[in-house]
Parts: sequence; structure tokens; C-alpha cells
Amino acid sequence: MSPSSTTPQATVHGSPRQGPDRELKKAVEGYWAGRVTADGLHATAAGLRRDTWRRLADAGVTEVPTGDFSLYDHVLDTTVAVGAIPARHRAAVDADPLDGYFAMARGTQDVAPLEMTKWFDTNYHYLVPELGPDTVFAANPAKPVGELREALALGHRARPVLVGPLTYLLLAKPAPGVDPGFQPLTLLDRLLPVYAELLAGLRAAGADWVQLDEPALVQDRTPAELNAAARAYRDLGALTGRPRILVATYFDRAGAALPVLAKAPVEGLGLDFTGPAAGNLDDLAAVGGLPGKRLVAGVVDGRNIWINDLEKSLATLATLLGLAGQVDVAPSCSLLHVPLDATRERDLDPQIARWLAFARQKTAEITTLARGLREGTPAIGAELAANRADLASRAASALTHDPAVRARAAATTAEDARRPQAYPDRARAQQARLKLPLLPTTTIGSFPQTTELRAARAGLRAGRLDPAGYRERMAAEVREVIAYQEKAGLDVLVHGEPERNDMVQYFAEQLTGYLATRHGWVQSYGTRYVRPPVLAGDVSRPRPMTVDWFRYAQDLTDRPVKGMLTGPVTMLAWSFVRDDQPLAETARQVALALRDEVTDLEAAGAAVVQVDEPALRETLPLRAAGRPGYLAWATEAFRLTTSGVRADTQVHTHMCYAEFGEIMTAIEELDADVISLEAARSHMRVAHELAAAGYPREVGPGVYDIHSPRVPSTGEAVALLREGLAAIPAERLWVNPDCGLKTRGWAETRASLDHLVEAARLVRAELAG
Ligand SMILES: CN1c2c(nc(N)[nH]c2=O)NC[C@@H]1CNc1ccc(C(=O)N[C@@H](CCC(=O)N[C@@H](CCC(=O)N[C@@H](CCC(=O)O)C(=O)O)C(=O)O)C(=O)O)cc1
Ligand SMILES: N[C@@H](CCS)C(=O)O
Ligand SMILES: [Zn+2]
Repeated sequence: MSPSSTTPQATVHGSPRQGPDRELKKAVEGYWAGRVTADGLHATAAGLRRDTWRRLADAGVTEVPTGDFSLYDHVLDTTVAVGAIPARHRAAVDADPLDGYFAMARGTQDVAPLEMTKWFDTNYHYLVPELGPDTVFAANPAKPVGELREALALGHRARPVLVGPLTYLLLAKPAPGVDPGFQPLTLLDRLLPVYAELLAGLRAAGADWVQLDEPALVQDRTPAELNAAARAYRDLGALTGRPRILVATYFDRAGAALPVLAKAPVEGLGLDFTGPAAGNLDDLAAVGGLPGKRLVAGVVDGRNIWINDLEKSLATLATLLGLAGQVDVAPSCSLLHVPLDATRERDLDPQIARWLAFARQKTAEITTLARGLREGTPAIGAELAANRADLASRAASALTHDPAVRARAAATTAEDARRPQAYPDRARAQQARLKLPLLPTTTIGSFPQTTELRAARAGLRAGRLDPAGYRERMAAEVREVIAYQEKAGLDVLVHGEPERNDMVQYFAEQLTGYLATRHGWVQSYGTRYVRPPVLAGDVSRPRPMTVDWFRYAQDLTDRPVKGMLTGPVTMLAWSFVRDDQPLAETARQVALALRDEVTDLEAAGAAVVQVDEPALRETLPLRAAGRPGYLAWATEAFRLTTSGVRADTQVHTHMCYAEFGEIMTAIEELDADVISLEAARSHMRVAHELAAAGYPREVGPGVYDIHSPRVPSTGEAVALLREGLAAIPAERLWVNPDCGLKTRGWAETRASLDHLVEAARLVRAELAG
């Protein structure tokens, strides 16, 4: 029976795609390796979609999202749906849409992929649309319509989801060769007819509602951008024979976009009411609500894993009932950003596991809340009582309050977070100790995480390999990594991180206050997944975490080996964080634990310690008003981690995938001696940005794009280095890849690093001659 349109229902914006045991990863990687056919891949994908819809429907979700599934990335899917295929990929896409799709995502030896960057402030990466004045859009409804038909054929009510036109254009960049000042938003009038065609195709296929995701509207937008939003939804709203339109915003409050969307001739709005977006409640009241319209109310945090406070959500929903024609209950955003099922975490203390809600549990929460709204709170009395007990157990837990950790954090002073020596003095002391050549070469830390290394770890877990056997396997890898780097002629070496399952999880598993998951996979990009650990309590370091491996590697060589740590901001950004205290406080606890590790590495002989902060930029609040406060605690946490060392110990940091422009001042305030950054795909843009900002210290803009299996030629690396030298003086320029090599194979790694070292030699010779 179809539910009445005004009775509160539960719905979701999107679901995890990977399957319970990452079946999607295995199928896609199998296809790339030739082990799985295209039909086999499509069958696995269809099976995963079917299971997801079934699971949602069984839980009580009456309208399932479609089109949120993707073989690689939903923004790339939108690029395909609007026909914005970059010219260099056109022939491949025409020859074979599936192979062409993966070529856009990953590149080939001959053709570069699309640039990849973070999806708002999450750890998910999307492929950046490349547009220019000559872009011709053309509707390609095959995927959205196909997936809708699949869901309908399985008997579901379905709501196709597409990235909205504003967000699509605001996330796009000028295509290579196009004037960098080109503004993709100027293409709106050309894009809207394509969206109209997609909407018509979906309507014809049976869509009653279509959801257009517009998270870009929760960022500070100019009046011109807001006008564009008004125009877009006025035009789409004016179409005849279209489905009903739900415009979904999430990740923050809609702010100035709210009155625009509330006035637009669309039938529904999705708003986030969690965390910093809770202000949407007052804002919605201030615009007079959404009379006669559908509100999809995101009251369950879609990107963190704590159980919902059901009573609080019911109170919010009760207010919202008076503000819209229909109120449906939802997570704040797609559940893509959380793992699938907390009940699979059988290694966790069962009491603690009850505090956690992954996608399945969140789905149960929203269906419970919707039932409470429909039938009254007594109907969900048992769920409310259990929820109250679980919330109380978390609040009272000893895990969340370690007096020693709190006392140490409280006693920290501003001086603790400052290196006592000025940078020029440090630079002199470090050069005297390290004696590095001009344009020193290094890598970012990880070497290939081969199947054998992962199998060894799996073997250790399963008891097939004893701890000594495992250690010897890792030691053998460190020996090989060091020997290779010496032979290749790299100047500052790394141990290769073979023992690390992940750069955050590895530390989380050794720090008190963190919980690690066994099955809690979340898509990071394409077929790459992470298991974000849960920052559940006060953080401390019971014992050194990396010192033995550092010592082992340094004893194998006379060249400096970098101590290698993940910084405090990234330890928060790539974890599920506590929501019961300010992030700044958690960051300080993590920083103090890491500070001890830095000083232990120095005492063990490390002349260089690298503290990676790839997540510094992505964690930047989406709205400018929150940024100064964030950057103050984030940079302080980094300095607290790194400032306990001597002048002649060189502190490196590393960042990747970032739009660095907005955080130049913060990069400077980290006070790191050397920073390595991603730059290869963006043609050294960051080197110029740093130069323009007057950055005074050493910089390694990447000359090797490690996100693609492509081997850069020596000539390409030389060209990038020359570009780097146009911005940064040779005395302050390092030569390195964009990021770690863990996703690469050994053959590509060897060839690429050989070219990188050769390029450094050639450019040194040019400089000398
Ligand atoms: C630098 N990046 C990182 C981000 N976030 C992190 N948390 N970590 C990062 O490094 N965000 C931005 C980028 C994203 N980049 C990447 C790059 C590579 C990966 C990746 O390779 N992920 C792996 C999984 C890594 C891992 O956890 N490995 C473990 C477990 C291995 C495993 O799959 N085990 C199986 C059993 C295997 C067997 O043989 O039986 C299992 O447990 O089911 C390990 O090495 O021990 C991936 O496969 O996707 C991610 C983000
Ligand atoms: N040291 C890490 C940084 C990744 S961002 C690595 O090399 O993989
Ligand atoms: Zn990196």
C-alpha cells in the first residue's frame, strides 16, 4: 500500500555502495585485472543495489534512493550523464563507455585522468569536472534511468538522486588549456536544458520525485551564485511534465540559500539539522517554513557514528511538523560516509558497541523516529528507553574521562606549541647536520602495500603467522625499501610503512581512547576504502608506536631516514570524532600523545621527523565564519606535536589533494621546516601560490602523480621542476612525489622514482652549469 503523502516517512539520501565485504571493490579491481568480465561486474553491481534497496525497504524506508550507486564516483557519473566528457577521453568513451569511464577516473599511460579532490569536508574524493567555453553538454540518461527502472522492477518506490546543476558547476574547474579565470557557472544556461532532459527521462521512466543534491549551497555563496540558484530552480520548476523536485542541502546550514530555495517553485527541500547545521531550524522558521512543501529533515548525523539522541530528534521534528506541509525523517546526508553495520564489530566491548550507529543502525533510527511521529511516542517507547540507557552509559563511561590526560592538556601553554629557535637558525643547524645536496630527493613515506604484505597481516590476525614471523616479513620489506632507495640515489629515505594497515588506523590501534573497527569500511575514492577508527575517549600513548621500526631502518643506512607520523588534525579528520567535547580539546590530547612520539624518535637518532597533515585543508569549516577558530586550534595542535625538538632536527609535513590557496597562512603557521605537497596534476600551482604568499621555508611540490599507474617520464619531471624553480628558489626546493606510494606497484614505483632522481640530477646540473 502506498503511504499517504503527508504522513511522515523515513528516507535516506544515499547508501554505502561497497557491499558487506567490499564486493564492489573486488569486482571492479577484478575487471581492471581482466579476471571479471563487464557482464560480471554489472551483475555484481546490480546485486549490491538490489540488496541495498531490499535492506532499506525491510527496515521501513518507503522511498529508496536510486542513482546514488557508482562504480567509481557519483560526480564522474554526473559528468557522464550531462555529456561533459573531456576531449582527451572522448574516443575511449565512444569506443567502450565502461573502459572510457575508468580511463577518466584513473588515466591511462597516454591520457591523464580527471583531477581528484575532496568532497566538501569529508574524506571522500570526487573527480573534478573539466569545463570550458566550448563545452557542449548532452543528456545521457542511461545510468539514472537504468537504475530507476531496476528499483521499480523490484517493486520499490524510488527517488532518483543526481548532483544538482549548481553544485556540479561550482565543483567544476576550467579544463586544461582553458583560461584559468573561466567560471564554469557561466555554463548554467547551457546545462539546464540537459537537466530538463534528464528529469523528463526519469519522469517517463516512472519517477514521481527526483532529488537534486546541492551541498555547494551550504557554503558562502556570492549574490550572483544565489541568483543563479534562483534562476536554475525557477527554470527547472517551470518545466511541464517533470517529476516533483527535492533539492537537498547538507553538511552545514543553508544560510542565504534557504530563502532562495524556499521560494523556488520546487516541491521539496532537504535540510541538515545536525551539528553546525542545527541553525537551519531557526532559519527555516524565519523564512516562514515550507508551507505545502515536503521537508526531508536530516536529524540523524549521516557522517558520524554515534547513536542518535532520539528524544532530542523527536523534539526537533515536532517543531518541524509545524513548518512544512510534509516532514520526512532522514540522516543529514548520504550514508556513503559511514560503514554499513555496527553489529559486525564483534571485537568491541558489547556495551561500547551499543553507542555506535552505522548505516543499518541509522536506518533503524530514522524509521523509529518516523514511526514515533506517525503513531505517537508510546509506539516507540521501548526504543526510546533503550536509547536513553545507551546514551547514559556513554556519558558515564570511564573511557571518556582520564584525569591524567585532562590535567596534562589543561597545563599546556602557548610556549609548548612554539619551537624556541627562529627558522633561519634551525635551517643552518639542519643543513650542517644533514648536508643535503641542492634539490634533495625524498618520498612521502609509504612504498607499495603489496598483496603479500596485506596477506601477512591477515595471516597474523588469523593465527597463520606468528608475531615473530610477521615482524620478520615486515623487516624484510624495510630492508628492500632501504636498499632500493640507496641504489636509486634518493637523499632522505623512508622505511616504507609496510607495517601500517593505514596511516590513521595504525596509530589509533596503539592509542588509548580510540576504537578500531574490523569491518567498518568507508569509500575514500574509487576502489580504495578506509576503516576510520572511533575517537571515543581521552587519548594517551601507553608506549612508543614507531620507534622500533625507525631504529631498524636507520641502522640499515648512513643516509637520514625520516621518522614518520600522522598529525593530530588528520588523526581527527579521518576518524569518527567525539561529539561530547570540542574538537580542539580532542586535538590537543592527540597532539600531546604524538609529541612524546616525536621526541622519542629524536632521541632514537631521527634527524628528520615528518608529521603528515593531509587533512588540514579538508577539515576547514565550509563557511568562512568558522575558519579562524578552526585554523587556530589545528595549527596549534600541529606545533604542539612538533615543537619539542632541537634546532637541528628537521620537521617535515605533508599535504595532498588540497586546494591550498585558502590555507596559505595556516601552512606558514605550522612552522614546519619542510613541506611536501601535491602539485603534479595541477601543474605546480601550489608552488606559485606559496611564492605569492611569501612562504619562507622549504617546499617539495610533487612531481609525480601517484594517483595514477602512469609512469612520468624524466622529461615531465624536469618540466615540473623547472616550473617549481620559477616559483621557489633552488635552495628551498625539494624533489618528491605528490603523496605516498602505497597504492602503486613496485614496477611503476621503481621506474617513476628512477625518473624523479634523474630529473633532479639533470636540473642540478643545469643550475650548476
Ligand atoms: C592518504 N589517504 C588516506 C585517507 N584516509 C585514510 N584513513 N588513510 C589514508 O591513507 N584519505 C585520503 C587518502 C586516501 N587514500 C587512500 C589510499 C589507499 C587506500 C587503500 O589502499 N585502502 C585499502 C585498505 C587499506 C587497509 O586498511 N589495509 C589493511 C587491511 C587489508 C584488507 O583488505 N584486509 C582484508 C583481508 C585481506 C586478506 O588478504 O585476507 C580484510 O580485512 O577484509 C591492511 O593492510 O592490513 C583498500 O583495500 O581499499 C585508502 C585510501
Ligand atoms: N606518509 C603517508 C602520507 C600519505 S598522505 C604515505 O606516504 O602514505
Ligand atoms: Zn599524501
